[in-house]
Order: sequence, then C-alpha cells, then structure tokens
Amino acid sequence: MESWPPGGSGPAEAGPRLRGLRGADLAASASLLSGAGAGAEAGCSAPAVAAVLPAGGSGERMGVPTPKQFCPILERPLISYTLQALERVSWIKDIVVAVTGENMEAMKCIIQRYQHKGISLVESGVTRHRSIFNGLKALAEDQPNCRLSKPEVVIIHDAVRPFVEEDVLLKVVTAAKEHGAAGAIRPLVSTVISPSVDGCLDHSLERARHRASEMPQAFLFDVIYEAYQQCSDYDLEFGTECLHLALKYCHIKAKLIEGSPDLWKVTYKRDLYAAESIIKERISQQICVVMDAKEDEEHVGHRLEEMLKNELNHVKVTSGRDLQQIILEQCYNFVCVNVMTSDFEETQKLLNMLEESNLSILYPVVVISVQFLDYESVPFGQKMENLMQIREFAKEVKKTNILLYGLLVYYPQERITLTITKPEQRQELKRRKKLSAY
Ligand SMILES: Nc1ccn([C@@H]2O[C@H](COP(=O)(O)OP(=O)(O)OP(=O)(O)O)[C@@H](O)[C@H]2O)c(=O)n1
Ligand SMILES: O=C(CO)[C@H](O)[C@H](O)COP(=O)(O)O
Repeated sequence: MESWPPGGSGPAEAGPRLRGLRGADLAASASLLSGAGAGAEAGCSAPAVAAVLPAGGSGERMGVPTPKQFCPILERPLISYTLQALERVSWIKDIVVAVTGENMEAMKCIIQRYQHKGISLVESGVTRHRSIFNGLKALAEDQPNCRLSKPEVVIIHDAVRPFVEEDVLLKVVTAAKEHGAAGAIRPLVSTVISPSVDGCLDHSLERARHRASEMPQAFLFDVIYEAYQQCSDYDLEFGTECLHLALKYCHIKAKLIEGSPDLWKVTYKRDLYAAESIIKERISQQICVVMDAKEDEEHVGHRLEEMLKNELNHVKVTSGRDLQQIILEQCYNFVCVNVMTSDFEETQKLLNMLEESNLSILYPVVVISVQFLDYESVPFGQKMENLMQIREFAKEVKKTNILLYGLLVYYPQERITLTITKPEQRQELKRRKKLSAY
C-alpha cells in the first residue's frame, strides 16, 4: 500500500484544495461529522469517515485502449474530478484508491499534477469486489508507518462517477451510521425483464417497485469488512452489489437514499461527452464582477453587475466583496472593472489571487478585464501602452490556464453610466462609445 504524495498527512492538511460547503444545513451536518458542531456538544459522536474508490477496471464497454477512469475530459483525467469531489469534503479523512500495478505510476502522476492530497494507493484486484476488498484491507490493517487508521464509516464510490455531491455523501454516511449500510438509488429508466434460457420472456418486474442501485454507498466499517471476509469466491468474482454482501453476510438492511441524476456511472464513450457538457455547464454558472470602488453605488461596476443579473438570469452574478471566498467557492468567470486607476491594478490583484489559489489547475479561469479611459485626456501613447500591457499579462497568465481578455473602453469626457437597458438606448450607448476589444 502506498501513500501518495509521500508523507502526505491526509485531508486535514492545509493545501491548495478547494473546499466549499453549500447551505447552512450542510454546514451544520458537516460540522457535526467533523466533531466540531452543536451535535458534538450535545453528545452525538462524529464518525471517522474514509472512502474507498475502486479504479482498477479496464473499461471494456468504453471501447478505447485507455481505461475510462484515465480518459481525459477537458484535458483532465476523469478520476481527478472524482477525487476532487471527495477531497473537498472536509470530514472525509482518508481516500484509498485501488489501481492496477500497471497504472500505479500514471495514478501518481495524476495526483501530483492536480495536487490531490492525502490519497493512498493500493493494488486493485481482478474484479471490482476484489479491488474494493483490497481498499478495505488497507484501512483495516494496522501497519507500521501507515498513516491510515480504521474508520467507523467507510464510503465506497466508483472512480468513474465524478459528479458526487457533498449532500448525498452526508446522507449515506448518516444513514449508514444508523442502519449499518446505505446506498444511493435512482428510479429505473427501463423496465427490467428476465429472459428464460431459450431467449424468451420469463417474467417482467414491476418498474415502479424497483430501483437502480447507484453509488455512493456507505457502511459501518466492521459490517462491510466482515461481509467481504465472509463472502464466497463466487461473490467476489461475479457480484456487483456491495449492499447485497452486507445483507447476505451481516443481515444488514441498507437504507436507500434517493440520489441525483448526475450520479450515473461513466460507462460508454458517449458518457464522456455527457460528462464534459455537465462540467462546462457547472463552471459557466457563476460570474463575479470585481471592481475598484466597492462603496460607490454609482460605480460602473455595480451597474454592470445589475445588467448582467438582468440579462443572464440562469447565471449567478456576484460582486467581489470577498474574493478569497468567491475563489474558494470555485467561481471560474470574472469581469474585472478598472475605473479609478490608469493601470490594471484591480486586474493584477485578481490575477495574483487566482494564481495563488491554483483554481485554474482544474479548469481554465476566464477573466475579462475592462478598463474605462477618458478618450480626450488619455494620450495616444498611453492607449498603446495599455494595449501592450494587457497583451503581456494575457500571454503570461495563459501559462497557468487563466484566459485573460482585455476590453478597453474609451469614452468622451462626460462620466460613463451603464443605466441604459432598452435596445434603442443600447444603440445610443454604442454610438457614443468607442470599444476596442483584444
Ligand atoms: N477489477 C476491477 C474492475 C472494476 N473496477 C472499478 O469499478 C468501478 C465500476 O466498474 P465498471 O464501470 O464496471 O468499470 P470497468 O470494469 O472498468 O468497465 P467495463 O465493465 O466496461 O470493463 C470502476 O471505477 C472500475 O475502475 C475495479 O476497481 N477493479
Ligand atoms: O452500481 C453499482 C453498485 O450497485 C456498481 O457501480 C456496479 O454494480 C458495478 O458493476 P459493474 O462493475 O458490473 O459495472
């Protein structure tokens, strides 16, 4: 069993990982799981939680030579998205990934490249159940120099289900603590039928009474470990359902939790395209307007924020009052308005923060830097200098996956206000402004 990166001390360690809790309920329950919240005070004990990710398959159904967990989506391997989804949950203490010996080095490179922290690698088995069992063994065994310790609850999650959210993880863990086992389910899309040996219909299941079993699942560690130790070679070879092992060998009836449609397992090539669309949609749903005079309500940046809110009603538009927090919440789109300064001070500040945060390791971050300049009073030489400066910035930050676009707005003498919203008024605005976009 290998801990990677060497000496990594687990998710509690400070690092560039991006975490963000959504909603007060989630925060309260999560703090309960961290043992720091009201629940802890009231005497509820917070379970130590670890996760096992089977990632040792060959992805035959995908039909490409690369195992699907390593296939790129927007140039980043699929498994890295799944790791990130689990890593940003602060109460998951350890993540054990089962990979084939052959792919061990590739996995280490991914961990290094995308700065995943506190991941332990184990060798996978020839079937999914055997891979999971190897992951559980690593958590159970008290090995010298091993930083892993036995958790109270273990999450099992396929490496090829990248869109797992904290709320469903929390629900399965909480239910597992109460019932011994829990798993996410979805309504069936098609009816399940049972054919007879001659290829004719034997019987058909009533669709409304059945569900598709998905991941994540969670178990009291002792329950699932016992089940794997007890189970037959036939189960390990042909079984597909961990909840079933807990039922068959430990008589534990798992609690079933309704999951979201995004929990599906990437299986076929078309699923890679679907995953790419979901990622693109997610990162385009927030825009942050950053400006240099936050108190001034008349500031053009505030007007711009209002306009964006009116025009893009499916997108969350915020203004950058607490930039660190906005970056932590993984906003990937910024409009940075520079009015008060003739250089790009505001943009520069934002770029520095983005670079320090490492946000762009995961996806490209888009920054549109808007600079308003008085047409009359700014000499031609300075205009050219501004153009060159923004181009240089853009070239520089592109190396770190930040896509910077400059919009210089030269306006004549009178102060610019973006109160114009009607089409004919927009025309008027266009007529009065000279826009140069680079
Ligand atoms: N020997 C195996 C087989 C599968 N898995 C993992 O179990 C998860 C779900 O399995 P599945 O979707 O069946 O993956 P593959 O076996 O890779 O796909 P296929 O059945 O198409 O070959 C995947 O993360 C896969 O990597 C594993 O860890 N060890
Ligand atoms: O959904 C699941 C558990 O309920 C598993 O992801 C699924 O059973 C894995 O099976 P296979 O490896 O055959 O695709």
